[in-house]
Amino acid sequence: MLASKGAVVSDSRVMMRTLFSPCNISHISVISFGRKSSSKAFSAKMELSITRPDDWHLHLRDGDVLKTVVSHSAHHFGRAIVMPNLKPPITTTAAAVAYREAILKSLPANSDFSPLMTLYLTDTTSPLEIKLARESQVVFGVKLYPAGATTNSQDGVTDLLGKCLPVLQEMVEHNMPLLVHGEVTNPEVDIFDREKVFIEMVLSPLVQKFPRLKVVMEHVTTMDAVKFVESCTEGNVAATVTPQHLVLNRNSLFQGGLQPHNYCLPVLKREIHRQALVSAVTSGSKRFFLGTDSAPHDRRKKECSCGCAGIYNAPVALSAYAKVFEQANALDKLEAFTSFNGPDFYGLPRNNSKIKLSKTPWKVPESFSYASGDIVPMFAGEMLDWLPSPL
Ligand SMILES: NC(=O)N[C@@H](CC(=O)O)C(=O)O
Ligand SMILES: [Zn+2]
Ligand SMILES: [Zn+2]
Repeated sequence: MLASKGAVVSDSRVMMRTLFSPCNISHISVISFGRKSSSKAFSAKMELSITRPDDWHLHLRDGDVLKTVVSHSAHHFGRAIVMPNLKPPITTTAAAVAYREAILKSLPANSDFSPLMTLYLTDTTSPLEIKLARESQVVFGVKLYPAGATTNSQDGVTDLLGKCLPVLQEMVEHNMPLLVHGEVTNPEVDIFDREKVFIEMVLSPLVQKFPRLKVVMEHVTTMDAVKFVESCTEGNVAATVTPQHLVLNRNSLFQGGLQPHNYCLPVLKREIHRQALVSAVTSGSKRFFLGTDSAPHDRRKKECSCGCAGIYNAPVALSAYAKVFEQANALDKLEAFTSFNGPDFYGLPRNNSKIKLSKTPWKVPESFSYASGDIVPMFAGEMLDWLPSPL
């Protein structure tokens, strides 16, 4: 199952308490509880019904791949915070409105998926743009990419605390969250330490200078980030956590040969960091919520001599999260992480509809084709055992 391509989470443990004590599941209703026998031991079949989740960090791209990737997200999620790192980046409200229209046009028929747009912060973003963004009612955050930190970040910020103070002040006034790719770009800093150093050099001073600014530290990967977020005021600073950083550690980049489809930024870390992330999300803390960072790149841009960073996980994300919570004996905390903490932080209503997660084995496709290429998803070709479907 999740273990076959370097996943640390193993499938071997059976969570008896969760499976046989449905009362432990507080906000998840167990809607069916069948049993099927196997040759060695019987296993229980379980179905959970949870409020439809949202994805608070998603790359949908544009062009001919958009239709394929948005359909996967729309199948599972009610809303998604859509990242602005296109070429050229979405730096204005007008561009965000146009991008939103393109996403809506690409949705499958009858989908009520709602894209929540973001602006790409640059050294020259004006405070007026923040006012326009807030008034538009389609922009829900402003994304900080330190220049050079990740995919399409070359137009990002070179000196946040030197160049962006007026814009940050305007964001405080409009209660506009700052969404952060939290890594320094100094080439002298070891790539595995870039998040930790970013917290010390940028995030900590930022939060001290703007205590009322809402900040989401995106895709946290270290115990240092967990500690930082937990030390800040609840409701002001929160973090998203990806499936890959909960399931994989840095060994999986090299297991049996170089594994380009496990390469993302911030890069996977040591096992102790993965464990800290699992503890954080399964603790029930409101400061952590679902953000897949699903980041599709064409296979040719992953399987080459200078491959792009990004893991395409939209089709498997909910299965992976469910597995992590199951193995931590914390399925009762899953729904808050997937469906409550995010909207509560953003001040948005929780979704009304529900989805079902059934413990049914399913095989992840080897790849997804679109008009001009194909994308290899996380866990390609592997069997997973939590299957999401609309209810
Ligand atoms: N996470 C990644 O490795 N890549 C993302 C950018 C990002 O979220 O940093 C992408 O857009 O491809
Ligand atoms: Zn990022
Ligand atoms: Zn991202």
